[in-house]
Amino acid sequence: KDASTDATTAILERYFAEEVHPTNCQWKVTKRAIVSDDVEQIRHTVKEWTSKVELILVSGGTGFAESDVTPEAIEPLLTKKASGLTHAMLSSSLQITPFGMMARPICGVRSKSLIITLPGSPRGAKENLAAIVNQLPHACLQASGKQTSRKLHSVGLKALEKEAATATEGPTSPRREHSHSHSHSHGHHHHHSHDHGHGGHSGPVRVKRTEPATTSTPTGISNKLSAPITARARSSPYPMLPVSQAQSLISQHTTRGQIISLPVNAKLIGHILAADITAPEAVPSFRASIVDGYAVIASDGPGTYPVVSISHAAPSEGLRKLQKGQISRVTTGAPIPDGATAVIMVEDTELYKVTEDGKEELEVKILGEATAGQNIREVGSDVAKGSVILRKGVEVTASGGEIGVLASVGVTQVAVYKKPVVGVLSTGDEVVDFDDKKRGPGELKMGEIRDSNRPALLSVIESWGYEAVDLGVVKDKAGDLAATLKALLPEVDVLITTGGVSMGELDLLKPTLEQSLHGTIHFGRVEMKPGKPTTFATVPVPSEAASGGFFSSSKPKEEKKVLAFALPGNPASALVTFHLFVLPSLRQFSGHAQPHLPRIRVTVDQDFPLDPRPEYHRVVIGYKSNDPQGRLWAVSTGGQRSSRVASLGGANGLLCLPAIGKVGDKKVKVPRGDTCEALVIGRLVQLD
Ligand SMILES: Nc1nc2c(c(=O)[nH]1)N[C@H]1C(S)=C(S)[C@@H](COP(=O)(O)OP(=O)(O)OC[C@H]3O[C@@H](n4cnc5c(N)ncnc54)[C@H](O)[C@@H]3O)O[C@H]1N2
Ligand code: MOO
Ligand SMILES: [Mg+2]
Repeated sequence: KDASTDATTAILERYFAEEVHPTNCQWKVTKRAIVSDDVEQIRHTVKEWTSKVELILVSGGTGFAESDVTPEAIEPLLTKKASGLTHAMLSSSLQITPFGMMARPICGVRSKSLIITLPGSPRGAKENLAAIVNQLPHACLQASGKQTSRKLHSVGLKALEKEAATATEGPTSPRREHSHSHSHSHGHHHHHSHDHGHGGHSGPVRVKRTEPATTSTPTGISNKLSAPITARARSSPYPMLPVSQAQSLISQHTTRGQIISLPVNAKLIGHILAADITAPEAVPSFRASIVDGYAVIASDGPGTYPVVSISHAAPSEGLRKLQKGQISRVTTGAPIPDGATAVIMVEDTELYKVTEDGKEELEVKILGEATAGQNIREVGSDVAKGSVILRKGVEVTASGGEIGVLASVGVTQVAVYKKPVVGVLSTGDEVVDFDDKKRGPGELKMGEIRDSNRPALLSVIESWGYEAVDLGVVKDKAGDLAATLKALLPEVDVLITTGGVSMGELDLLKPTLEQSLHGTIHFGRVEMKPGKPTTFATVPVPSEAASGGFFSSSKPKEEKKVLAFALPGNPASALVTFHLFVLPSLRQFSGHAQPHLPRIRVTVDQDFPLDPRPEYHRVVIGYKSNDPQGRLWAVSTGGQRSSRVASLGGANGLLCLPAIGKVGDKKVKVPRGDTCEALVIGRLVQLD
């Protein structure tokens, strides 16, 4: 009816008048009008303004009601339709509310003006405008025909000209724009060029990012650490990647550790050999007996023979050569005299004659035939000298086999890939040490929780054979977090933090990694349950070799890239994402050719309902003695809520449940008896 009840115009005006506008443009509002829901009135006003202003915004009348006629009024006036702008507004609305479906915006060019219709509600109008505002300078330049002349006289477009001339993307452009490409890095100093690729103009506008990345949208939304809560994004700007894509990004950024030489001992277990290893000597290095018995000349055959020598498994000076018709008593592993061609087990002989004192054998009866070579380990028959005993890429396992073979040929030192050093940091004002002396059982203050993530992660990391460094707990305070990380990062190759990665105002990990540490976030959300906000970044850090040291200033500064995994704070989420993302990276770093955990097919022992997100359901996998088919079965560990760390108690597998069936495929559960894939995270068990 009149300006006093019109909230939308005021909001839009204020929006354009904001001091630091994301488009870096000074917009000037020169005309305002309120007209009724009347096709003719709307057309009349728009026609009158055409060519006099660069941009015409029409709010209201875009719904389904009988009186909603704005699109019908505008459409015939347009010489060019701008369906791209319409699309951007609709898709942005739909991310906020399904009511977005009920808007019918229309945009386009008439003469030299760009015309945009917006919803009538102040909030809807502002959100829709926010979705396209960054493109408006460029769009208006083209529509007004001023783009190629580069001579802009209109006061309102002065800044646009500047923008087009410097062709610099402001620090505040929305990250969402880039979300189609995950490999785009938004790190500090990263120059990012981006073709707008609009048809019909002389050359693509080059857009470069020269400022540290911040996530912001035209409504003043900002992820800047200094920004107030009112400026936070209300939906995550990070695209939700499928697990496989997240894993492959991690793999791309994980480099193998350097080659180091290590002594052969228990600490070698879990390392991957960086070179073939050849045997410097033969095993056995002498002809040795396999049994306790008598060395014979096989061709002598059964009969009674004098025992002319004795050979024990002990260092010896060398035995007299065995002559035809003689035998020698030998023990298992003892050297065999020259001339002997077989060993007969003591069980296949009889004592025939003894010495006078009755303490020694003189003659022994050989009962059976012997074949040449019987019960003799020839020189080098286990390991030939110079042969390859272990190949590059082989893991020194906890079975002991590799350590044994290395030791057997006297190898004392081997070349392996360095394993990563992994730091674990908990974040959160509410987090206290689980064994805090001041907080006995039942003595937690309201809001406090015991840190379960750190001890759990430190233990699982060590159990997989990696060096884990306890980095403690840090408060949800931007400065504290940044300072702590800066101080600790040089000590580690891989950083794991838990907490502070989702949408809360104290979820500081993402902005801290980017803005304070100049890291590059490769992904910030994954389509999975649990673990949705899992974040992976690489952070440049002066390497230990380069930092410190008296002469270091004269050397060129070396840099290493720390792999930073910011895992969700929820305990089950943290542990599941550790197994899915961190562990494969640690294994790849260590030189494993197959860094991922084994995937096997299991039969489910109960119905497993499906979730909208692909789910990693914690299960116990094992055999049942009464199953004639010998299948592997999966049994749930119970409640799967992300906060329930007990869901990992006893779990040796993660059942990989697909997302709930979409249209067409209405699958809502994996029924008992069906098979499903599972990741093996522990040892298989007997279920009954
Ligand atoms: N508005 C939204 N809220 C949340 C979303 C979302 O998408 N939109 N995602 C939810 C999901 S999914 C998860 S997972 C969590 C992730 O939370 P954060 O990583 O930000 O972690 P915090 O908020 O710091 O803590 C979450 C939870 O975990 C407890 N916690 C934290 N650290 C520890 C620790 N060391 N030991 C044990 N427990 C810990 C903490 O007290 C909280 O209860 O966000 C959802 N929210
Ligand atoms: O993804 Mo969150 O990890 O479900 O709880
Ligand atoms: Mg949070």
